[in-house]
Amino acid sequence: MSAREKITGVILAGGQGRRMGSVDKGLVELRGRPMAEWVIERLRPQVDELIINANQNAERYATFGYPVFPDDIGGFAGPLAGLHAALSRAQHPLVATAPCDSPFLPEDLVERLYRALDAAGAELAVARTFDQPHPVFCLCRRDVLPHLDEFLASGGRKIDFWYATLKIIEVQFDDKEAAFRNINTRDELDDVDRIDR
Ligand SMILES: Nc1nc2c(ncn2[C@@H]2O[C@H](COP(=O)(O)OP(=O)(O)OP(=O)(O)O)[C@@H](O)[C@H]2O)c(=O)[nH]1
Repeated sequence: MSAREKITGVILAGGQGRRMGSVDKGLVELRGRPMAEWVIERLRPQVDELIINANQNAERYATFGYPVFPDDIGGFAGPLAGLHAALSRAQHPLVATAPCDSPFLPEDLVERLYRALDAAGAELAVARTFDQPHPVFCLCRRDVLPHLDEFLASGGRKIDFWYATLKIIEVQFDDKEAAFRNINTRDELDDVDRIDR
C-alpha cells in the first residue's frame, strides 16, 4: 500500500454571516468557545498542516496559532474564493476544506475523503449525506488551481458548477451526529447547542 499523500486543511471563515446579523460566524460562540475553535479542534488531527481563511478579524483568528490569510479575489466571491486562496498557499498536494460553522464535523472526514479520492484517481472528493452533497466539505488536488483560476476569471462563482467540471467522487456519510449541519442563524445556533456532544 502506498503512503498517504500529505494534506493541508483549511478552515473557511471568509463569509459575511448575513443570516446571523452580519457577524463573523467563526467567532460566534457555542458553549463559550468560538465556532472556529471547535472546527480547528476537529480538523487539526486529520491533516498535516492547518491554515485559516478569513476576510475580517485576522488578528483574532491568528490567536488560534495557525496562519491566517484573506481571499485573493475581492468582493466576497463565495467559498470558491477561499478555496482559491488556500490552493495557492497550501504546502501539500491535497487540500481539505471545512466551513467555520460546522462544529461537529466528522473525525474521520479527511481519511474517508482521501481513501475515495485515491481509489478513484479523482481530482476532488466531496462529502454527501443521503441525497445532499456538502461541497464545502471536500478534499481537492492542489494542481486544479489553474482550472479554478479560469473558472473564477470567467465569472463563475457557484461551487457545485465548478465541481461538475472536475473528476469528482462523492463519499456517502451518515448524518446521525448532525456532523454536516452548518449554522446559519441564531435559531440554528440554539438548536445545535441542544445536541449532546
Ligand atoms: N473565503 C470565503 N469564504 C466564504 C465566502 N462566502 C462564504 N464563505 C464560506 O463558505 C461557507 C458557507 O458560507 P455561507 O454560510 O453560505 O455564507 P456566509 O457568508 O458565511 O453567511 P450568509 O451571509 O448568511 O450567507 C462558510 O465557511 C463561509 O465562511 C467568501 O466570500 N469568501
